Amino acid sequence: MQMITADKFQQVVSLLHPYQNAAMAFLVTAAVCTTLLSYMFVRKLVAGPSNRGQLPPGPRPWPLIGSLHVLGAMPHQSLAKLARKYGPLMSLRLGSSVYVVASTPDMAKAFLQTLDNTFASRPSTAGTVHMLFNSTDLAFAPYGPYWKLIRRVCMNHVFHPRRLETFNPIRLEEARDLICGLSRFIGQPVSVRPLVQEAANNIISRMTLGKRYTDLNSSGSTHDMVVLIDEIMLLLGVPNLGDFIPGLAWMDLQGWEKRMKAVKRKVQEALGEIIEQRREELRSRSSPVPSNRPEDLLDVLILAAASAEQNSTADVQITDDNITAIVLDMYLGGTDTTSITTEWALAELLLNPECLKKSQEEIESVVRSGRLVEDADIEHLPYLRAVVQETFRLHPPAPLLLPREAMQACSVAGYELPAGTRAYVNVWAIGRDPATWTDPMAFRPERFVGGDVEEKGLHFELLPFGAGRRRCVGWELGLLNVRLFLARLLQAFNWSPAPGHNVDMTEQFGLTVMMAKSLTVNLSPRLPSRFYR
Ligand code: HEM
Repeated sequence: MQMITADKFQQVVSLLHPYQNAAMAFLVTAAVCTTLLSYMFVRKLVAGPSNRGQLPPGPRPWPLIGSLHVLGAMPHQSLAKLARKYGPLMSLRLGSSVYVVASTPDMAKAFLQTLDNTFASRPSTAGTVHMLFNSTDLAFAPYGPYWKLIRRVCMNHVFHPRRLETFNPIRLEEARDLICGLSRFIGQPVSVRPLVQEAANNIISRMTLGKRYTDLNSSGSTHDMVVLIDEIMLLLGVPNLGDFIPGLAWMDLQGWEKRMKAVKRKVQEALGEIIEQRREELRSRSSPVPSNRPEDLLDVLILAAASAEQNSTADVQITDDNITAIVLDMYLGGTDTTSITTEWALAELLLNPECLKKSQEEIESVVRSGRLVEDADIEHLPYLRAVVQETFRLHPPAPLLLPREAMQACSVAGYELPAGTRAYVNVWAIGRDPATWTDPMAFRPERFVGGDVEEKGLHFELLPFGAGRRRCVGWELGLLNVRLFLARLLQAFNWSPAPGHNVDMTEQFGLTVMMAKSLTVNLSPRLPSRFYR
């Protein structure tokens, strides 16, 4: 289509002047101007932002929705496919926001290491505003003094390896209960996910609120916390149109925002009661350390809030709503990620019986019968650690990490990115890239044995926990739990797919990517009966 230049526009307008009737000339001029402006507006929408020449290549956006339609039901897979066409760094407009997607280790490094400072913030959505109290949790808080304070408090008082040790008895107990729970299904088909999920939920819940997940309602609250957390997980994963096209947000066409506001009110009441009870308990306690359980995240946050309140020079305060948001984060970030990874690992081992046999033989050779695997054994189980790494490579629970947002304009690989650009790192695509991995679609834990690639965020070809300053705060805990669950499950049972239940590796996209069909297996015992009581 030919561009209409300002000169041509002047010519058209001057042609109108011979009209003697000024009113007529005015009307015609107005009509032409309107048509031209509409044309320019539509053209701009079709062509994308004006600095498009400087953005990385990417699909041509449609008016209004941009490239939302290309994402489909599996955005990480669609983006991996697009990267094959547009390259390791591509840009696309989703609604009215510009996104860039990094799909190779080098590009991941550019965003998570070289530009870590610039891309240290997160975009907010209706979900984070409504349900995480104006994004005042840890995961979605914008970069700044509030995020720094909360991250430091959580790191030093909960996730530091020395603090994590205080929760070891809880973790070992829940991992033992998992084995006992599954043993009740020996001889009949059992779906693994609910039991692994329960164990992961219980650990996080005891570390956060000092109570098992299933006992959360025992405080007599009118709201069922388990139902509320499930609802929040669902609503944080839905594609809400208003997030992509803010002009339409007020209409709440899908009705999601109404549900978000409703769940926020309930969670505020339910957790508000729990926080108040705990504050009372802390006031009446003679020692700051509880006698019957380790100090949990709620203790830590209430004490941090009190100390900020007492400090008249503190520039950040922590309210009960903030505590609620941070507590929710632990359930959202720490539970499904662990159970999903454990389930994918078991599924891969069932499809690769020689790897299953090798893992079990390794455990047997290190942990003689007479006790269950402990954390300290893991360092002597290189093959088991490699199985977990290989699972993360093929099935990262958060395949696009969490989105980052540029706090100022910057340039990457010769392209100019404006402030506010959002970045995804497609770790799912990186894990399956034939340029990085030999035979990438094969499940081969051996590729990691004796190698130096780790999943901690220092090697950009394997980034299940992200990297840089927004790296997962619970990565060590997540890793400890997945390894312990998997090691004990392999030690305790012989595994086979239940008749009529194929191992189906189809993915289901949401806040995390899990198996679309839960793994259903037959189990037989490998240990003396006392381990199942
Ligand atoms: C297998 C286990 C886990 C996986 C795969 C995982 C994965 C991730 C990923 C990919 C991110 C985003 C990192 C980035 O943007 O670079 C993240 C952030 C986060 N995760 Fe995890 N996670 C796991 C376990 C946990 C646990 C156990 C907790 C807490 C109990 C947790 C809490 C968080 C929080 C709070 C953030 C936000 C950090 C921030 O923005 O400062 N995660 N996680």
